[in-house]
Amino acid sequence: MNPIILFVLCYLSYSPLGECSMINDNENVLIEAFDNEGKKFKPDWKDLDTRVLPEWYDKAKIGIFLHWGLYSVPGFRSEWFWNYWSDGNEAIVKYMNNNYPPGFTYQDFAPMFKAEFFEPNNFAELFFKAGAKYVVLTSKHHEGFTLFPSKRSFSWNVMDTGPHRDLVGDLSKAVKQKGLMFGVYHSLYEWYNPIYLEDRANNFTTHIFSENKLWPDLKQLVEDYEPSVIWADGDWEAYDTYWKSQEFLAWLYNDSPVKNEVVVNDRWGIGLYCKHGDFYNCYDRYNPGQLQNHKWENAFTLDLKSWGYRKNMDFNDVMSINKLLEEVVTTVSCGGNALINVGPTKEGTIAPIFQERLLELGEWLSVNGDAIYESSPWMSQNDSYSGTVWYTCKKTRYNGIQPTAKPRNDDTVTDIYAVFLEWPRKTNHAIVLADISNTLAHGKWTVTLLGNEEIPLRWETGKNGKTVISLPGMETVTSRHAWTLKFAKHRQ
Ligand SMILES: C[C@@H]1O[C@@H](Oc2ccc([N+](=O)[O-])cc2)[C@@H](O)[C@H](O)[C@@H]1O
Repeated sequence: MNPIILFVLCYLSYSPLGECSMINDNENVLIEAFDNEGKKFKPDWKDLDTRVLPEWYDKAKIGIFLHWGLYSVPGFRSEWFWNYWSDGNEAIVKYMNNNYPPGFTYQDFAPMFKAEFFEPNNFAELFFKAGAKYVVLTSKHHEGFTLFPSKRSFSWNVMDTGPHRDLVGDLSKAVKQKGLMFGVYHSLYEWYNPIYLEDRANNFTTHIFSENKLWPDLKQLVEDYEPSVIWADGDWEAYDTYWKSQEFLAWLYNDSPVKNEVVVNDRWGIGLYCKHGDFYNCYDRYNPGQLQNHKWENAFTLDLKSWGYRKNMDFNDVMSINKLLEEVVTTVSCGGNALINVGPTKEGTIAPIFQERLLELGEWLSVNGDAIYESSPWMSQNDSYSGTVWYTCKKTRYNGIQPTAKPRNDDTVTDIYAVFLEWPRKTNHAIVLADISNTLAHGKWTVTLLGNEEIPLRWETGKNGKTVISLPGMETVTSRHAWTLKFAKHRQ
């Protein structure tokens, strides 16, 4: 298209439609809308899907997920405790018989959930030090107990019983004060809510629960705490038409106080996973290992066996720092965010082993963060020669429309990062890469290790098309796990 016509279009569309710009990129003039200002979304997926992803979310890359609720009191098996118990799960029945008085019900756990040591500022400080940019707390899990004073969850919320304290409110304040974004997980269904069960018995032809409980609760959450993430779950028994998901999202995107920055996942009814939503979770612990064409998030938990706190968690059940870094690096290379879960205790503390993992991650990010935050996927995601080397890059212009897209060509890339998860001991302090060779052949490049940028590394591309980069001694480098090569292009 003629650049002059494009310029006029761009100029005309400037104000109400948000930022608009032209970039000249190898003769291709491009117009990009960077926000949703002035847009009104209809309550149907086709229109909702046109929403531009708020940039903060793609840039953030690292979030913390918290599963906290009454299941933290028995701290056994998982956050599905009540459901498994109701189904007669042997281990749980035995645990209850051995440790609680006869006739004890799940409801009796509520007053035991005291959160007496909960210091929201300490939580926020820990997550900040871990290098997280957002925090997602369970405002309500499938048990229905709310961590905020829901006006429709009489005596089944943190204000009326247990801690007698608004946990969502207190944590959201602390997290925001630390400069992190705050989000809420919310289970659409409640296992044993009688009005939900009534709708279900009516084959979801009635909407008593979704209209009188779910919707008003979600609105209360949005209005009172202004969350930047709504992480829906527990949607799988009914279609979006029952939950009124499209109506809710249209309200959220058009009229709510968080319409500009809020992002939601893809769990809004049967059959929608990986199809609709600002970002996709697909299934739990989703990590496809290849580039995706839509923003996505890898939600996983440091306790490999449960999202909620478990008193009998074993050392071997905890994800190692190397595995954690592998999850983070592989996810970000493929355009995803990592949402790392821990389950706080009923006392309101986080197990020291989780704290240690998170702090180790933070330490790693303080050295290697340039390869992660605000990065984009590069041409290759992992090197075709060294499979455990994962790439990211920084682009000249941050692409707000399709953040998971590859750069159009190498000219739009400033820095390339190659994170290697294993130190190449065998090759005597040299790492061999294939996919970077072509790029290095054009222009001038400096290669360094993040954390040791004062030492430019020698590199050479052989006739076989492989680039060999000489590394300093492993003992002399700053990073202790997973090392990042930075390829910086010299500006002309
Ligand atoms: C984050 C987790 O989300 C759900 O579990 C799921 C939901 C969806 C899938 N899935 O689509 O594969 C798997 C587990 C919850 O049931 C679970 O307790 C936890 O909160």
